Amino acid sequence: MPNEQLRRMDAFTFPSYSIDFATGEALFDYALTGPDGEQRFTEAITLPLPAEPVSDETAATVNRVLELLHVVAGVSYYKTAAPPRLVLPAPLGAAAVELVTAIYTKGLGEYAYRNQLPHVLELRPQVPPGEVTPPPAYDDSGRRPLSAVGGGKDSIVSLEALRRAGFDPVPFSVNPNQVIVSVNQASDLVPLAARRRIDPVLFELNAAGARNGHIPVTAINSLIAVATAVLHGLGPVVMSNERSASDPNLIWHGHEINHQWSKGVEAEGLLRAALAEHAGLTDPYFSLLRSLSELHIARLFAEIDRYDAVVTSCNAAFKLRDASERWCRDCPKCRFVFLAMAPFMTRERITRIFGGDLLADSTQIPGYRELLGVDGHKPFECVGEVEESVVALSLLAQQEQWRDAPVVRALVDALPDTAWSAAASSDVFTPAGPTFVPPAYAKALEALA
Ligand SMILES: CC(=O)N[C@H]1[C@@H](OP(=O)(O)OP(=O)(O)OC[C@H]2O[C@@H](n3ccc(=O)[nH]c3=O)[C@H](O)[C@@H]2O)O[C@H](CO)[C@@H](O)[C@@H]1O[C@H](C)C(=O)N[C@@H](C)C(=O)N[C@@H](CCC(=O)O)C(=O)O
Ligand SMILES: Nc1ncnc2c1ncn2[C@@H]1O[C@H](COP(=O)(O)OP(=O)(O)OP(=O)(O)O)[C@@H](O)[C@H]1O
Repeated sequence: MPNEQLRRMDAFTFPSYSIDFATGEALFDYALTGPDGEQRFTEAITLPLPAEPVSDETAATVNRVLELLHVVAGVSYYKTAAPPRLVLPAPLGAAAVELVTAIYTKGLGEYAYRNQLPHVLELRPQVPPGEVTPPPAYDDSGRRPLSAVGGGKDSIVSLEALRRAGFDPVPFSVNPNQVIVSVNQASDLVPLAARRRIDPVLFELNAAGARNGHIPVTAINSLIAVATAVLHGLGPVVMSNERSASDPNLIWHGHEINHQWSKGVEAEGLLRAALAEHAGLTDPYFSLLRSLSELHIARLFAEIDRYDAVVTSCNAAFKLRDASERWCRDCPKCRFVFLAMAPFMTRERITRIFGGDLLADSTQIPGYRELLGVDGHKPFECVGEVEESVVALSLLAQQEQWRDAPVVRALVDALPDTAWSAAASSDVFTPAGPTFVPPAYAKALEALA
């Protein structure tokens, strides 16, 4: 469908959803409608099946989770056109509507900003009238947690914290690539995996110049994880979303724009409330690392060495097409993670992990100036706060192995005195902020520290 027609689309709808419990395949249908006709999409998500037949009670709860997923996963297709109307398929309770509204506004904040579409930030779904049948009760207390694995340092820290505290976690990933497969192998734990197939029509529309941009992918992965946990009779889904994920990149039209919005604590609370209301799940999902800074997590990661040959946090390794094998060594995330790990590792070890020494390479200086707040705003990437970068730099400047590295020297010279005094009084290693970690799990982090 040509772009001009896409841009005249008036509404985004959710025609149908189904799941086949014999195969685990769920099909989610979407439609853009407008004066020139309709553009349909179908996304397929295949959940791993348990060995035992699925009981009616379990099927009912999985269905409720997938009803939320159907609506949330529509963002990938909505964004090709950004029509003014979002028409939900069925009545939803207040918490679920609040989640959906936030997913399509705050979750698409970076997309709205980059495409200059302020109306997206004000979008309000049309909810069909009617009562929602109360969900079946579901008790998952005392069961093994499902630990989401993204292949990077954060989920490795959670996996090891859970394991060392005796929780016997089950690693879980959506579309595990070779990085995630290698991390799971290094863990020696038996993982579960779900498959997600985006409608190929989306890629055709992208290639033809349709609107595109970032989507709140963590919310989608989280709901797939919750559906998998219920299907397998497991306990809570444990995420590894850090404190700084809640920090916006910038303010636009009076709205916070946050690349990592669906990793933030607001999204976590909304998702939990919607799952409680719509699926009857009381403690389905939380982030174990919520109170920690990225720098703190990097310090914890440095204590674990069994994943050095496989850990990869660079997003370029997770592209659907033309993915890099491991770290690309030339993006904000590679720069930030190198800076965050360097103070806690030998230069030889971190160079081995990354396949190169970023702080020896002067071409990295402009990118590091952004991370340190000297130029521009915090990059639209999963990177820590400016303060964390400054604290990391101040630690490096005190270490013999790093202080003469060309990038460290240039950055030390570039930072104003005010930044150093802020770093000196920083509390980046003090856990802080709201979390949803249940009391029984709070001890897991202590086990690692
Ligand atoms: C790997 C990556 O960073 N991809 C982002 C990139 O996509 P790109 O076009 O370069 O390549 P692909 O990932 O292969 O995607 C091709 C197109 O497919 C569409 N798409 C993909 C996944 C999806 O769930 N929905 C989709 O619609 C999209 O049109 C792609 O162009 O740029 C895109 C546009 O800005 C981003 O949307 C891609 O981001 C992925 C959704 C992704 O998985 N990114 C994570 C690595 C990521 O950014 N994680 C965040 C968490 C933020 C959150 O709020 O959840 C983070 O690490 O900070
Ligand atoms: N493919 C995936 N399947 C399931 N969960 C995922 C997947 N990718 C990321 N996640 C989860 O989403 C959250 C955010 O991902 P993110 O990429 O920030 O984490 P990470 O890979 O563990 O660490 P890092 O920040 O070092 O990359 C984490 O809890 C991670 O486990």
